[in-house]
Amino acid sequence: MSSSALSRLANLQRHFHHSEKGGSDGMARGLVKISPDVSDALLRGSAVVALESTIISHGMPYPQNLETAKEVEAVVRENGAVPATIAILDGIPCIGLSIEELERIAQLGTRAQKTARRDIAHIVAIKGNGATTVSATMFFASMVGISVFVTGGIGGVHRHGEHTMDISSDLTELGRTPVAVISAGVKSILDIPRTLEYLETQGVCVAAYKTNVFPAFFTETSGCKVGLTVESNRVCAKLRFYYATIKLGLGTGVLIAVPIPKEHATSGSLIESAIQRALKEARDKNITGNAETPFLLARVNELTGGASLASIVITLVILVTLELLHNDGGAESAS
Ligand SMILES: O=c1[nH]cc([C@@H]2O[C@H](COP(=O)(O)O)[C@@H](O)[C@H]2O)c(=O)[nH]1
Repeated sequence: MSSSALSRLANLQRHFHHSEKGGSDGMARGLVKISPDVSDALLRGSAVVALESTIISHGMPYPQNLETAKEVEAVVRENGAVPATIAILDGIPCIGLSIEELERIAQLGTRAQKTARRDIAHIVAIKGNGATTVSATMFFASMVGISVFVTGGIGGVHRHGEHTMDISSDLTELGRTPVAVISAGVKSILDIPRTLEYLETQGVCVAAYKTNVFPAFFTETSGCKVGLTVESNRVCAKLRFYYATIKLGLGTGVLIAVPIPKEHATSGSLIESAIQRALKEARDKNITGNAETPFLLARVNELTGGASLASIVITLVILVTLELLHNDGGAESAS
């Protein structure tokens, strides 16, 4: 990442921080531990990219999860930004983890509590260990002034959600927290058309990278259209819509989805069949609620070795994010 790109992101972060943070921010900040790296980068106003930890604890087995987490952080660093993996350890929300802390969350695996927004207070109160989902990670990123968050797949409306009301709090978080979430879309374990409808209801602008169709993580397309296409090298491409969201004080996040590259599409289709099988098993075993996503993801990984493809996809999403930031002039208008 060039120094001008870094300073653009820095401008954005400063703007974000000043315009969105109220007087209670200082107080809230005192309740979290920010790693020296992240703290230094935020003070200097340099680029910080938030990363979630549920993907480490519940997304893959140990030690593959640790290796992936380290690789993902390394990709962010190699591109000139500072990674801020977020987790709650012994009741303390940590923004940016040391190698030991990363190792700890990876070893805890599913013994760490999957922590969405509604679980944060409980985990803090019992001094527990929580792996943050997209909603909780967005909450903490926003609290300390980190504006960009990269992840694999976000949660959404579950299949049969029209009966169960099982809708991930990731979607309501996107409607209330002004962070740019960049992901490989939504896995087809979920009801993607309803997920996009629900994001519209929440007022969330959804964009896709170099395409007008929303990707489904393992496959390039979900068949659903999005209203906005971003590209790094076109004038309309840039992240301007996100900066406009911040400047106007809309208060919502934005979602940018990056499709899997063509060369991985075949293995993606194989994984799709495993997803169908895992969905049936979840129904047969009556696995619902917040246990459903981890069950489906673990089962798909077991059936296919999907975890290695997942880590390739996440790395790609990070590279695209940094490329978008690198080529983007829009942040200047946010400063
Ligand atoms: O493809 C994925 N979807 C979802 C998750 C995780 O699951 C959470 C959503 O869970 P739920 O559906 O219970 O809200 C996400 O925020 C994320 O942490 C994931 O790792 N990979």
